[in-house]
Amino acid sequence: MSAAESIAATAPQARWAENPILNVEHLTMRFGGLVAVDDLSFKVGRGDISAIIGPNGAGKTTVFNCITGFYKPTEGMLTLRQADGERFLLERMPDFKISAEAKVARTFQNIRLFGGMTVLENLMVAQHNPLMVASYYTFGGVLGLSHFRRAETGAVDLARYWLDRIRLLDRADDPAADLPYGAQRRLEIARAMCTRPELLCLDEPAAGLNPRESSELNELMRYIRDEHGTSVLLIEHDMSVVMEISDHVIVLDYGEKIADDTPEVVRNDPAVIAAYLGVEDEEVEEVEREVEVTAATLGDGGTDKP
Ligand SMILES: Nc1ncnc2c1ncn2[C@@H]1O[C@H](COP(=O)(O)OP(=O)(O)OP(=O)(O)O)[C@@H](O)[C@H]1O
Repeated sequence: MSAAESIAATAPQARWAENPILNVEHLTMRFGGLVAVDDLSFKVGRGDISAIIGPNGAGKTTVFNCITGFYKPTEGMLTLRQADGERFLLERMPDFKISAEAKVARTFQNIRLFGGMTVLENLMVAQHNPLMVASYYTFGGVLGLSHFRRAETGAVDLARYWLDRIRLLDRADDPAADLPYGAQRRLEIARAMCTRPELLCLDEPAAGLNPRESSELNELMRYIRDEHGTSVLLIEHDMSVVMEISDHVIVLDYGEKIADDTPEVVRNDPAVIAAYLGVEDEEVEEVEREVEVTAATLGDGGTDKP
C-alpha cells in the first residue's frame, strides 16, 4: 500500500488522535463563579479543518481566547507541536509569542482590518515582525541594505500571492474599508496567512456572508489546507459550512464537550440535536428515538444530508 493510500485508509478519528497539532487537556476557564469552560479535552489533527460548534454561550470563543493567549486558563494544558516536532505550552506564553513563535494566527468575530490602509498595506503590516528583524530594527531599512531590500521584496511577493488567491490583486491599492464585506473577510484570512501560521484559528468566518461569498470562503479554507498543509480550527454557527468543509467537529454545550467526531457522526448525534433545540436532559431520549426513526426513513432511499 502506498503512503497516500495508507493515509486515506486511516480512520479519521485515528488521524487527529495520532498526529495532533494541538492537544487541549483538561481546560477550565472560570470568570468569578461562572464556569465558561469545564474540564475540556480534545485534539486538533495536523492538516485537518476542525470546527468547534455549540449553542450561544457554550464557551467556544473562550476556548479560542485561551488557545491564542487572550485569556490565561484557570486550569489545563494546551500543547502545540509544530511540523518539525518543536513543542509549545501555550498556556504559559504571552499572546504575541503564541503568534510569533508557536505560529498560531487568528481572525475575530468582528472584522479588524485597518480600514484606512490599502489592501496591500494590510498584508504588509502582518509581516512587520520579520521585516523589522531583516532591517536590524530600522537601521538596515534606512540605509537601504540589500538584506532588507530582499526581505521587503519577499514580503510584497507573499502579499501579492495571497491577494491573487483571494481574487483581490486588482484592488491592492484601494482602501480596505472600500471592499465588500465578504472580500474583507477573505482579506483578514489572507492577512493571517501572511504570518505563515501552522495553526489558523478563524472565529465565525462565515458570519454575515451570502451563499456565493460563503462558497468562496469554503474554497479558500480548502486551498489553505490542501495546498499549504496549514491546520485550520474554526468556530462557526453556519452548519452548512461546518458540515461541508470540516474533517472533525467538536461540540460544546454549557462549557462541556458533548460530541467529538466526524461531521457525519456529529450531525446525527441526539445529544447534539438536543443541545441545538434547547431540550432538557430528560427529553434527549425522545430526540434520540426521533433521530432513529428519521435515519431509518432516510435509509429507505433518502439521502443522509441534513
Ligand atoms: N470576559 C468574560 N467575563 C465574564 N464572563 C465571560 C467572559 N467571556 C465570556 N464569558 C461568559 O462565558 C460564557 C461563554 O461565553 P463564550 O463567548 O465563550 O461563548 P460562545 O460559545 O462563544 O458564544 P457565542 O456563540 O454567543 O459567541 C458565557 O456565559 C459568557 O457570558
